[in-house]
Amino acid sequence: MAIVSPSILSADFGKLGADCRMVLDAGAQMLHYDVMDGHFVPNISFGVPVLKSLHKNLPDAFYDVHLMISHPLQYAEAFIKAGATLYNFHLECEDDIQATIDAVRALGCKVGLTIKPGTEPQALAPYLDQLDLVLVMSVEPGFGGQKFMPSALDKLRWLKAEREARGAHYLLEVDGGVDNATAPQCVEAGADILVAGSAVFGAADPAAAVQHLASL
Ligand SMILES: O=C(CO)[C@H](O)[C@H](O)COP(=O)(O)O
Ligand SMILES: [Fe+2]
Repeated sequence: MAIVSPSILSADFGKLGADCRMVLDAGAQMLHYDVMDGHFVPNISFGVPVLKSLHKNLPDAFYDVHLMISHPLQYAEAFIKAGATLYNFHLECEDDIQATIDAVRALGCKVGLTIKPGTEPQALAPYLDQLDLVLVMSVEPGFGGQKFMPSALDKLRWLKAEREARGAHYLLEVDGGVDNATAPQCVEAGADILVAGSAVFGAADPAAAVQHLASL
């Protein structure tokens, strides 16, 4: 069984609370919250106030916050106070990675690191023992609805083998172009968590889409 983290970037922002409740009721164990700053990626999404508002209405949800921003250290406290359950930032950001991990931990939050398609998973080695989650991007970050890049699969395999070799505990998440065709390959390669935006919110029956992905 896979954990499903629907990317609410593809939800209807006019009824965001209702869309979140629907996928949670369907069995999604997390909400994937994509933060984009228009600098780290060429797009702007939503930030702290929207998370705060969602958390107020759905306080028990797990907020899987994916920070596609250049300066995650600067915003850690604000997002964590707003309700982030997991602070998931990029290895390619401009801040000191260890200092950011330490700050997130000191704020009592789970911590994850994400790699873009051009980054090898071996670059995560200094941090793997400290992480709750590693996210492998299977598209260039910035936009939903892109095509899955199969190069993510070997990264998942390596990270799974490395977790076993180290006795580490991080969960493996994959994000970008995950749908009914690509999700089984991701699970086979070692993904514990499937992020899916358009495959869930673009489906005729989003609840059924969550249930199908969760059954893999
Ligand atoms: O981080 C992201 C984009 O940068 C999104 O989480 C991701 O693209 C999800 O959308 P889809 O499932 O439609 O590909
Ligand atoms: Fe994401």
